[in-house]
Amino acid sequence: MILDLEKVGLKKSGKWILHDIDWTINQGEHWVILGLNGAGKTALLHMLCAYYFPTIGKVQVIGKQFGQDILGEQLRQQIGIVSSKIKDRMYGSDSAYQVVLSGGFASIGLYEEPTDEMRAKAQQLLKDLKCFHYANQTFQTLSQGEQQRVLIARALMGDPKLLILDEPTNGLDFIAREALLESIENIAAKHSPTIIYVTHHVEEILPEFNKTLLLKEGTVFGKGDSRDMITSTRLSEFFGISVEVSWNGQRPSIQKK
Ligand SMILES: Nc1ncnc2c1ncn2[C@@H]1O[C@H](COP(=O)(O)OP(=O)(O)OP(=O)(O)O)[C@@H](O)[C@H]1O
Repeated sequence: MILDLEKVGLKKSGKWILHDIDWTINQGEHWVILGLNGAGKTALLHMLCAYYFPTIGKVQVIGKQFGQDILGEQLRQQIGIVSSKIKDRMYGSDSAYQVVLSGGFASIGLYEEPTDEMRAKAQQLLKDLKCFHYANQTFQTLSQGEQQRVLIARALMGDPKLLILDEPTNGLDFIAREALLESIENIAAKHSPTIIYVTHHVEEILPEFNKTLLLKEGTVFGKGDSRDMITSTRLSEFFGISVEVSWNGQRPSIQKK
């Protein structure tokens, strides 16, 4: 089991921002978390990475139970995360290659001498993510789409058991978004971490994301097979407006009725 949350609640500043969350992720599943602004997605991710502790309930991530086993840094080394916060923490003057290598040490910046094996791995990941041709360019000069690719390669350097992609297509144009989604599909096929993909956009649910968690107002509105979650009836109720969902081919699309 990769993740197990039992009756989890989180209170901040006197307010319950997550409540009554039951959620299990098994090996081999890839999940989407779908939720509107303020649904609690970021709070939930912070909890999975042990930045927040649950106020009530039990959280188990990659075999570690919060409060019992060793936590924090050790857990985070097994989780690859790509988010806007991580992006902002990178050193802009580091090259794409250095940024990827730093993932091997789970550090921001490169302070140790990488081994030959790490260099070979970083180069392969740069190729897998189609960023090899700008490997020597500084991070700050890369486009948003290029930066996201580099950050995904960085996250994979530590062979994470869990890869969290928090709204990775934010700020990307349609072409860059589709290209990035194609790379994410390849990761799901070639590398083997469990992926949690957080988004506001139904259209980004790739066929590999076979499971969906619908998060609303800090609690689970629905969870299960994506095909069962992403339907006109369920999402109309979820969003509180009438919507029409169609599954053309392998991916859904949505429009207001
Ligand atoms: N430390 C905190 N103290 C008080 N309230 C908080 C704290 N962190 C988050 N919240 C509140 O909890 C709710 C959920 O916030 P969160 O950032 O998790 O939402 P989100 O689903 O990630 O939204 P978005 O899609 O806009 O990023 C919001 O109403 C937010 O104001």
